[in-house]
Amino acid sequence: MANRTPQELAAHLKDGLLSFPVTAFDADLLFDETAYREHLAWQAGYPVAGLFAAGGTGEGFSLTPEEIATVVRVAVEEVGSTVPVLAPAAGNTAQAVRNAHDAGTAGAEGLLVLPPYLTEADQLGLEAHVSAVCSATDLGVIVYNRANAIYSAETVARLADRHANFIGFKDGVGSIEHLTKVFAKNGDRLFYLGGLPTAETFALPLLQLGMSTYSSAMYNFVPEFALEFYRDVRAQDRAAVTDKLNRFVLPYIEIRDRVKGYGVSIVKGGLKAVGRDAGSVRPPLQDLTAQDLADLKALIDAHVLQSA
Ligand SMILES: O=C([O-])C(=O)C[C@H](O)[C@@H](O)C(=O)[O-]
Repeated sequence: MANRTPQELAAHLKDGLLSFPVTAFDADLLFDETAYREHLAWQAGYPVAGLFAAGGTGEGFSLTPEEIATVVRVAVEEVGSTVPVLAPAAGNTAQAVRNAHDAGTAGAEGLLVLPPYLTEADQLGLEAHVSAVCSATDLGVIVYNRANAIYSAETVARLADRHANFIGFKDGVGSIEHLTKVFAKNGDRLFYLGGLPTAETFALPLLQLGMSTYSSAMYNFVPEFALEFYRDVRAQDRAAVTDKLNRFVLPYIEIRDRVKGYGVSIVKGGLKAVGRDAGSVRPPLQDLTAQDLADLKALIDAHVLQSA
């Protein structure tokens, strides 16, 4: 636990698939620690490079700061000795700093700074926000470029100059021009990870832009398939990647796009479909309808489990 320096953590994370586990809830939508521990133990049984607790797929945005602290602590206890656990730094600056302190206390190895809520934000404000988190911790810090938190190449460079523990840039926007600028300016000073919804969809082209890894939400329920996909991407095996896109990923995103917020709900649906129920999603998300779940199960049964 927390035995890697930020630089060692970056070197470790950049060459393996990254897991973003769901947070298990019981029938009252309360944190289900037993189910969560079981899920994490299963996830950590495969060779993933890092496990990001209470991230986007982990519904970090629907957890209280106390719940985030608990979820991260449980993740470190359960799997921290085999895989580095990273925690979210979410919400307003004070809350993100508090998350950072809690993560350090729990023994997490790194932080993912999620976009602040609601308000628009520009470069100086975003820089101050991330600086506050970096200054509050010795852990390695990754920013998530998405929604209202769009970091220019120059902002990223200033943060990298000022904070040795700023180690990574995660992208959830997919602007080729922006990514090219960020990579051209910052190069190997950082590592880069893809974080667009269903990141597999973009993994091969983004590799060329310097994104050597990505957050796999589908790893939650089809880990072998997700790892095989990652190996194909890193081998730049276009035929194998295209086959898997056609067989599973593209039909999967057709179901995902039926309802807003399904990007997370479909992952909990996938767990139900493979017999590893982690409960429902919290509002403002909604669960898959019975029909959508049946379609997902049929897709998994036909194209993933049989070929695994
Ligand atoms: O915080 C998160 O869960 C994400 O980064 C989003 C997903 O993991 C996304 O990359 C995906 O859906 O594969």
